[in-house]
Order: sequence, then C-alpha cells, then structure tokens
Amino acid sequence: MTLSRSCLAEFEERFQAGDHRRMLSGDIPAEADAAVPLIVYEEGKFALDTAALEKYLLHEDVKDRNVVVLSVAGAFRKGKSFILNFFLKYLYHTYGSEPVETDWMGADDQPLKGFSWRGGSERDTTGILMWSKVFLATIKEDEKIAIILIDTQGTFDSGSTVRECAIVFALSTLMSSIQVYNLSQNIQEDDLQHLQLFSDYGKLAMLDSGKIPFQKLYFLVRDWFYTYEAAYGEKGGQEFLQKRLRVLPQQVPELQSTRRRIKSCFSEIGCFLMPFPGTKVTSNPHFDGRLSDIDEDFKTSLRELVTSLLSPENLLVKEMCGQKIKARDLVQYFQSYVSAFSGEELPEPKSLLAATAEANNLSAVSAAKEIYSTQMEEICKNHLTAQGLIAEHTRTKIEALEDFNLKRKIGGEEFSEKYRIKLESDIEHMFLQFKQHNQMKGSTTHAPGVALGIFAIFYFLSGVFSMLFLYTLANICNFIMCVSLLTLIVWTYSKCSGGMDEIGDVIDYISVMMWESVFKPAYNAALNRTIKQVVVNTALPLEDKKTI
Ligand SMILES: Nc1nc2c(ncn2[C@@H]2O[C@H](COP(=O)(O)OP(=O)(O)OP(=O)(O)O)[C@@H](O)[C@H]2O)c(=O)[nH]1
Ligand SMILES: [Mg+2]
Repeated sequence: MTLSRSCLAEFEERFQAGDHRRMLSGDIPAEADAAVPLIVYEEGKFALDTAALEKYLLHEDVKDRNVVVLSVAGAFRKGKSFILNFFLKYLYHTYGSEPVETDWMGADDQPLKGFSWRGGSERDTTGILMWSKVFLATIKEDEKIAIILIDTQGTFDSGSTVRECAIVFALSTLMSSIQVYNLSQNIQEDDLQHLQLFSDYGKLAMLDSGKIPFQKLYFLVRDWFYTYEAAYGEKGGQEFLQKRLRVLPQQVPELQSTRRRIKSCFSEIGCFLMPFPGTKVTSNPHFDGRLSDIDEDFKTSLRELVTSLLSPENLLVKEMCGQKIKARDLVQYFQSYVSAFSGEELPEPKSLLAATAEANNLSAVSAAKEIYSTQMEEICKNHLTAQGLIAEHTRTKIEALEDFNLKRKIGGEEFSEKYRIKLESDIEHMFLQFKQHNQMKGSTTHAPGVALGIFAIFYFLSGVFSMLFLYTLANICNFIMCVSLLTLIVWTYSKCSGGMDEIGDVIDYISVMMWESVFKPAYNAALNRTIKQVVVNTALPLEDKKTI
C-alpha cells in the first residue's frame, strides 16, 4: 500500500530541509507527522518524554501490535538522519494508506524532508527522536505489526561527554529490533568496543533466560571505497564483516572475547557497504537532498538497502530475551531503561538486566490486568447479585493470575513474586470499583419507595389509632415506622459505601417481593378504579351521572 500521487506531492512540498517539525502526509493528518523528541538531555541526565511516547504507542490502533523498531546510531555528521529520510519515503510508499504506482524514491528534483538533517561540521540531531507516524502492516499472513523509526544523536561530537554518547547508543540498541550502526569507510576496533556494554549484558541475560538478548545489528559502512576487496551491498558487506569479526589465534584475548561476545549477543549481524554519494552531497552547501544531485551508484545501493531492512518479508519484530514485544510493552521498557541510565555512572550490566526484568514483569502485570478488566467490564454490563459478582471475580482473577504465571519472566520466580503480589492487590482494587458500579446498577430497586410507602401508611394508621385511643396498635405502627426508616438507612449505607452488601441485597429482594405482591397490585387496582370512574363519567349523560 502506498501514498496517492497528490499525497506524495503534498508530502514533498510540506517539508523543508532541516525543519523536523514539518509534516508528512499519510493516513494521520499531515500536521500530525513530525520527529518527536523522546529522550532529551536535561540538567546532566537523560529524561524520557513519557507523554509523547504514550501518545503514539498507546494509541488504540497501535498498542496491541507487535513492534518493529528501526534505529540508526553511530558517529555524528555521517549522514544518519539523511538516510533515515529515505527509509521514511519507502515506509510511506509501502505502508501508507493509499496505493500508488510511482517509484518510492519520488521525483528527481524534490528536496529531502523528514528528520532534521544538514551539511556542515556542527552536530545536528540531539537526544533520541521518533517519527510520529507509526506505520501499520500485516506480515506473515496475519501478524499485525507497528513500525517505528528512531533517529539518534551522533556519538563523539564536541558538545557531549563520552557517557552521554554511550547512553544514546546503549538506549537505542536496547530499544530497537534493528540497530543500524552507521559507520564511515570501515569497521574499526573502537566501533566494536562500543558494543562492549552489550556483550557483558548479553552474557548475563543469556544466563538468565537462555535466549539471545538482541536481534539484528546492521553495520552500515558509508563511503566504501575498497570495492576491489568487497563489492557494494549486502553480499559484499557480509564477506567484509566475516573478516572483521573473525576470531584469530594470533589476536590478543581481549579482541577475541569482544568478538565472541558480540556474536553471542545478537541473533543476526549484518553489514552493508554503501558507495560514496558524490561530491554534491558532501561538499555543496546548497544541496537539499534532491535525487538528481546524488550519484547513481548510491541510489542503486539505497534501493537494495531499504528493501533488505524494511520490505515486509525482512521486517523484524522486537523481542526481548525471546519474547515478542507489543507497542504498549515498549513504553515500559523505555521507562525502565531510561531510569537505569539516570545515575552518574553507566549502569552495570547487572542493573541493565534488572531493568529488563522489571519492564518484563510490569508488562506481564499489565497484560493480566487487561484480561481481568476486559472480562469484568463485559460481565458487569448487567447487574449481578453480590454472590454472583464474587464468583465471576474469583474466576476472572484466577484466569488473569494464570496468564501472569504462564508467561516466561526474566529475573526468575523469586523476582516476579513481588509483581504477582502487586497484580493481586491491583485486581482486588479494581474489584472494589466493579462492586460499587454493580451496586449502583442494582440501586434501581424499589427499596426506597417501599420503605417510604410503609412509613407513610403506618404514620397515617398510627395517627388514626391514637385518635381512637388504641395506643397499643398505634405503638405497633410506630415500631414498624422505625423499622422501615432503619431499613432505609442501612440500604443507603450499603449502596453508597459498598459495605454490608449481603444485607443490601436482602433488602432489595424483600422490597421487590413487597412491591410485586402488595404495592403494585394495590397501585394497579387504584389506577383501574380511577380510570373506570373517568370513563363512566365521560360516557354517561348528565342525568344518569346524577343518579349514580
Ligand atoms: N560522506 C558522506 N556524506 C553523506 C552521506 N550521506 C549524507 N551525507 C552528508 O552528511 C551530512 C550530514 O548529514 P546528517 O544526516 O545530518 O548527518 P547525521 O549523522 O545525522 O549528523 P548528526 O545529527 O549531527 O549526528 C550532510 O551534508 C549530508 O549531505 C554519505 O553517505 N557520505
Ligand atoms: Mg542527525
């Protein structure tokens, strides 16, 4: 599915290079599409914009889908945002709302828009940004997925500390299912060192879950000049990568272990060799990203690159230690990881594992709560007796707890115990609300009317008996008045507070019986009599009326 011609033209026109607040067209109104800062650096630490994250990931159409998260990270000023904008073009074309026959790359003379990018030596992107349009697709016949694109602050720029760079790189790797590691000209040893934190974390995570913690790491080598060693594209990239990650006997043990661990951390490691895009791209200050200024070789490889990462058959759903992640789980993982990185020092691999375990358990809790609340909402559409409600609550609670227990949880049984307790207490809390709601529904009974009716009748009778000096009977009437008043008070208390619900139900039951067997027949009889009287009065001639 793709964008219509006019939508594409609108998309091209609405953007201006370097302005990440400009919009793209798609099925979300054009004004809504923009680069959204998710993680920003404030007062010495990274802060997560939870509201922004929730707005896009907890959207009704998105939250229950498995997610594909593609991020591009690496050194600053190396064309990361630039290439991401081609990914965007492809995504709008392939997963947009309307199909079009045009080429996804668009017209030759259109400036490149989307994530902010620009020439020059000063860094551009800061923090971690997400493209606000989440692309929806169905892959492998019926797996509904949401595709999220992430741009990151470049590493080693003059304005940030090593810690800051390491955090951006670590967070984006942790959160993505495909981490594109953007490098220039070669894969150097320090590029591999960047992956050190993950290799240690990966080792721990594997001990804990038995699964490979990360999915796809994709080295994207830009400005590849040595085509006589390896050809452009994925095939050449794989050959080159094998050479770079080979463990050789003559290597020092440190280099050997880095390579071994990196390989064991990612379930798939790919590499793509990109040609130099041409001098207009790198040196012309007025270059605006138009295709006509880019070398043919680059464009040809770009087509191959984009398909190998983003075509439906190559999309990779985010997993965490072997479990697929839904969009709403991703919110939890973002929160836990950002807080793990909030200290002065980089977190130990151990605390990263704890953050993963926390997010994993919390998302199992929220899935179980969702089961409970969805089922109870359905059940409580009709009013239930107190016992009926308790029975349904117990059944649904067991089902929700079973769902939690059956999920494989990182951190082990002992770690997940406190989350199970939290789940139980949250469910009990929800139950109180359902109970109150149910009682409010049941409050359409005749209890207040019957109690007040009895009170009024016996008040009248008490007066009459008193006038006839029948004090014993008057006192009996007074007693019945007190009982009806007391019953009304107990009933009101039960309905408003949710307490003494069984007594409340008994009162409801008795009042319905009394209404049906005494008040309603009496009321109907009185009504019939009145109607008869009216009919007779209007039907008979004046003289006859006088005789009646
Ligand atoms: N040499 C080279 N330059 C490129 C390539 N692709 C884009 N550029 C240029 O690199 C410059 C920086 O592009 P950006 O996309 O802003 O780079 P970035 O990596 O996002 O930069 P930061 O956000 O500062 O980290 C622009 O002038 C691009 O035209 C490439 O493959 N090779
Ligand atoms: Mg950038």
